[in-house]
Amino acid sequence: MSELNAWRTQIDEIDEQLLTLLHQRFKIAQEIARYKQHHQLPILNQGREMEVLQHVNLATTDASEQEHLSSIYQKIMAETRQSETDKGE
Ligand SMILES: C=C(O[C@@H]1C=C(C(=O)O)C=C[C@H]1O)C(=O)O
Repeated sequence: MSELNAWRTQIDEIDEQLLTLLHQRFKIAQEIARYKQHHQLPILNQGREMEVLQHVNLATTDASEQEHLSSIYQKIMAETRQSETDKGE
């Protein structure tokens, strides 16, 4: 049980870092949203999203992990786009 608690403590610490980084990511996306609005550019940039996903794939050679990470990133980017739309309204 103490082993389990130790792993969960590690996960909590990692989540703390992930949340800080995701918060920063959203903040930067808001800057990008303002830029796009000013320059009348669309929120969605499929080419850029492909680039991000290709980079994500380089994080591991494990195919199943690549699939999970890719799903997570697709969701992050969908939420980022939504937040860009919300801020522009
Ligand atoms: C943040 C941007 O806006 C959208 C969101 C992206 C992301 O979350 O990485 C990437 C491309 C765009 O579809 C961007 O254009 O860079």
